[in-house]
Amino acid sequence: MSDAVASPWNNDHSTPFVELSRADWAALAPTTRLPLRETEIVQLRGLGEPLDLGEVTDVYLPLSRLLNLYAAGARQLHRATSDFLGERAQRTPFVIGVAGSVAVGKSTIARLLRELLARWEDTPRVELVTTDGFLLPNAELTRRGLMDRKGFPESYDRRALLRFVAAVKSGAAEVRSPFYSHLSYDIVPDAQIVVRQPDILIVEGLNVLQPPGPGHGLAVSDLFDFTLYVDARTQDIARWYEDRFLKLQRGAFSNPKSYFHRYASMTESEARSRSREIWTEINEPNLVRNIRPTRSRATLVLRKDSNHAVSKVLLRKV
Ligand SMILES: Nc1ncnc2c1ncn2[C@@H]1O[C@H](COP(=O)(O)OP(=O)(O)O)[C@@H](O)[C@H]1O
Ligand SMILES: CC(C)(COP(=O)(O)O)[C@@H](O)C(=O)NCCC(=O)O
Repeated sequence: MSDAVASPWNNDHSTPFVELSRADWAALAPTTRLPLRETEIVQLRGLGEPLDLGEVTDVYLPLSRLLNLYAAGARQLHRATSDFLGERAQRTPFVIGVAGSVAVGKSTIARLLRELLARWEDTPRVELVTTDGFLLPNAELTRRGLMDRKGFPESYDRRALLRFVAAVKSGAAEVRSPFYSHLSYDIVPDAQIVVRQPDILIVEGLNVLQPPGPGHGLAVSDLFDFTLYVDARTQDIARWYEDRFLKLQRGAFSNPKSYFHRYASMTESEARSRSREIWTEINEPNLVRNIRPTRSRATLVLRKDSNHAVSKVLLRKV
């Protein structure tokens, strides 16, 4: 992989991953039937994402099969551990983390996995939460001088996120997550997402693979059963970010309630240069300093090409 990150694996030519080409990966689940129609796939696509039937069949269907196997394995292990302890096994959700840069397409992948996994008969209830709900409100970010660090690890209430996932994982009947609005660019004070004892919980966000900070016993990444890192070349992600910003400028930003409404009247070249500023000042440094260094902690890495198609899959073998 390019955009290399220092890790113990880079120095001795060994790697914790087995690397599969797209074709080899696609051949791994040949008998799994695609449970989604093209129209359903179109509805799951994020802005500017060219997801199609071929991509879902080749890449995401085998992935949903693998996740289904891991979830069944985790249930068995949980039962065996409960037997060992002489306890009655209580079913706990299988928790999946989805990490990667801003604009890499995590949300589309997380939404698609939710649909695919819910169609396996042993895991019909799949919930999805995004970590933006755990961003500190803008007033607090401003107080801490972090408004231009939104998305950096320190811009989140990490303890609240950890408590939320721990509560879902321990089987609590109902757990609530705060809600972040891209329209107002802030936490919505009275809105919440309610999670009720799912079979699978998907937690999607930039920083879900971060290790615990100094003096912290546990990070949310310690609670995941499986983690996915969505990877692509920095220059490709930068272009996707800019193209999406242009689409948003012509669409969502024209809403007077949008935090970015002031950008709606910009010319195309002004909008491009503003989006490049946001990318180079906030999102790229966050990718390079905080997000990409967590890639080697993932169970599985999806490597996207410049057209968003996955070209390689890396699966952790140790
Ligand atoms: N300013 C914005 N206004 C409205 N929607 C946005 C804005 N920025 C991002 N989004 C949407 O929020 C979701 C998450 O985006 P992002 O954090 O960049 O992750 P990713 O592109 O990896 O899914 C995407 O569906 C994206 O289209
Ligand atoms: C809301 C986000 C921090 C992503 O949050 P996540 O759900 O990944 O935790 C990101 O989409 C964002 O808005 N970043 C701020 C810089 C920008 O406007 O691009």
